[in-house]
Amino acid sequence: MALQLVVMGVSGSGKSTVGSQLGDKLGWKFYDGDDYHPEENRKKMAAGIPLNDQDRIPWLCHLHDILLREQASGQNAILACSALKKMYRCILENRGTGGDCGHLEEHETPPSLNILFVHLAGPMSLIAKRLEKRKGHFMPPALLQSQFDTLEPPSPPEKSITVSLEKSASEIVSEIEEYIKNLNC
Ligand SMILES: Nc1ncnc2c1ncn2[C@@H]1O[C@H](COP(=O)(O)OP(=O)(O)OP(=O)(O)O)[C@@H](O)[C@H]1O
Ligand SMILES: O=C(O)[C@H](O)[C@@H](O)[C@H](O)[C@H](O)CO
Repeated sequence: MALQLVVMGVSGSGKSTVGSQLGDKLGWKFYDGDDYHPEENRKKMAAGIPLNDQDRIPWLCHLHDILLREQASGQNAILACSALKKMYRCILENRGTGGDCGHLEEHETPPSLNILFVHLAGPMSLIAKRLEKRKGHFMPPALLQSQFDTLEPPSPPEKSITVSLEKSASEIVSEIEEYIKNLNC
């Protein structure tokens, strides 16, 4: 069965860097969740206002649809997405479950995806340093605290692994690659 890999974590944890490198290495399609935020969400973040559930739910539903399309056509894919709360990961996995996407009838069973969440985790101080250096991104470093406040790290029965963001991006990519290889054994 195709695998949908969601690289998750707070802003600046390295999701885009790791996700795109992994995509290049594995030859899997890479989607950056940031590219799918509506303009209002971008403006809000750029103004230093954290997103709330209402802002994120339609965005997560859209990302679910992208992964479902990949899954349905038997393609492995990678998505970089903050996916900070358990409820958000539920939406990514089963559109409508745990959040109100408004598209499923009550009697319908939501289609589920074969998702593995890869949580890039590490100290706020290191991420803050990386964000201070990052140029040309709409997300202000000042929002990092709210990202940590919102974060609910994944835990069983969620299918997830946690990788330290203190390693280099190429080490992280290799570690994920190794994990996936063993899944297929
Ligand atoms: N493992 C790493 N080691 C050193 N620097 C890194 C590492 N991963 C990412 N970076 C750098 O840290 C910054 C943040 O990384 P990146 O933009 O990939 O994070 P992100 O989680 O996608 O952030 P956002 O959610 O805000 O888009 C970038 O400048 C990137 O070059
Ligand atoms: O859920 C969120 O608050 C958002 O997804 C943010 O994490 C940003 O998209 C991203 O990280 C911007 O840099």
